[in-house]
Amino acid sequence: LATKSVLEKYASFNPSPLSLKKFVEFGRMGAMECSKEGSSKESYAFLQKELPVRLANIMKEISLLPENLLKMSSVKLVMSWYQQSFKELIEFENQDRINKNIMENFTHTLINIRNRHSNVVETMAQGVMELKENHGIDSNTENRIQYFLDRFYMSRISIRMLINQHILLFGKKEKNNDPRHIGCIDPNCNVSLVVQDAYENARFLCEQYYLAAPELNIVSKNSSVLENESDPIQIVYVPSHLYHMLFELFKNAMRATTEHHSEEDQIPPLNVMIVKGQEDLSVKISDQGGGIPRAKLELVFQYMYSTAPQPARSDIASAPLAGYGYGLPLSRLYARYFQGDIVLNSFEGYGTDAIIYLKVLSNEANEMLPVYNTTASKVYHTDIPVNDWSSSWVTSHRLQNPTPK
Ligand SMILES: N#Cc1c[nH]c2ncccc12
Repeated sequence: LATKSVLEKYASFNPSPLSLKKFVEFGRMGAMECSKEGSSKESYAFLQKELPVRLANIMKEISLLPENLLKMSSVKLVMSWYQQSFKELIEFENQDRINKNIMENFTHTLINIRNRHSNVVETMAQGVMELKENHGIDSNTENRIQYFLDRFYMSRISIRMLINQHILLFGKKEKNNDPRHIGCIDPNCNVSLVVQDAYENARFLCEQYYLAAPELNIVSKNSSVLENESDPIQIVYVPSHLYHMLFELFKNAMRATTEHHSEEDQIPPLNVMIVKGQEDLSVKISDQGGGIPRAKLELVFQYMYSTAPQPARSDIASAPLAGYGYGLPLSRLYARYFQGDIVLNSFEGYGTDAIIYLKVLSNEANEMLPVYNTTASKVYHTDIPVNDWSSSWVTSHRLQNPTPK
């Protein structure tokens, strides 16, 4: 009962978003011997409150899930991980005299929490699958689950970012750490190099399965007024996030291209364009994979659509590029986490442009964090309008009950 009231207390605070600029400035202080101890204590003081606040906010939302989903054993297991982690973190409450021992304990606790939650995505997907197999799901439930999972996984991305930064900056030094990086952030992330790395790895999988893979053409245009047109395009970003997005988009583009041209000797290349403007850094991957109809485009971002029941999964799970899984919705969350986005523009019958948008200015790259409040809670208690186009527009000649004017 005590933990419950503490949960209410922390859930009553809004999460505090940090910008990439703030992460870098703070990390640079932590990297200097003269200010390392002060920074580690400042990081501890911030996280000791911010992590329970972010956990409590999302735990309150989990409890609002459709009760059939809450009954799934996998969802109960995930909830138990969150409760245990919350309990461990509030042990540090009111530890006023911060000493070396408390700091080491805290870092160990963060490592334990990171490990405990390593399989949350797969376990939640298992819960969604169990629900699909045991209960019918109406479109309202599906919309609620989509709304929740976007917020739940965004919250998880943000909590893991905070934990990783503290462990990398103040935990035991790892060997293969790039000294120029600030924790998991590269202040000069060379976008073209990450594009090539993601392409090579996706190509390896594609050739293994399809015995062929499209070539890659890259065009770069640096339009930043602060730089020369020929300067390499760099950005303050988390390379692992950018890699995750690109790897996913390349896998889908390669699968579409090789399957659409399976009868031909030559398969058309993937054309990548990287443009740095004043506000946006855009990476477009254009393929000639036949495209996807507009009516189906939103489906590839739907968790429910991507959660095929287990038996159907086995025959395609062997295909490394199989299905869409959660890769696209999660990739879009990584892009949106620091105010970017992922957009798919498809030309059915020809191919698809997949575009990653990122913020050029690190002070504009603020964390996008879900906040548990009455607005959020209302979504779980009212039927979400699927979209108002269907209810207030006549789009077909089907006989419809005349709507009163
Ligand atoms: N992401 C992505 C995609 C990139 N090309 C595609 N073609 C059909 C369906 C999805 C995709």
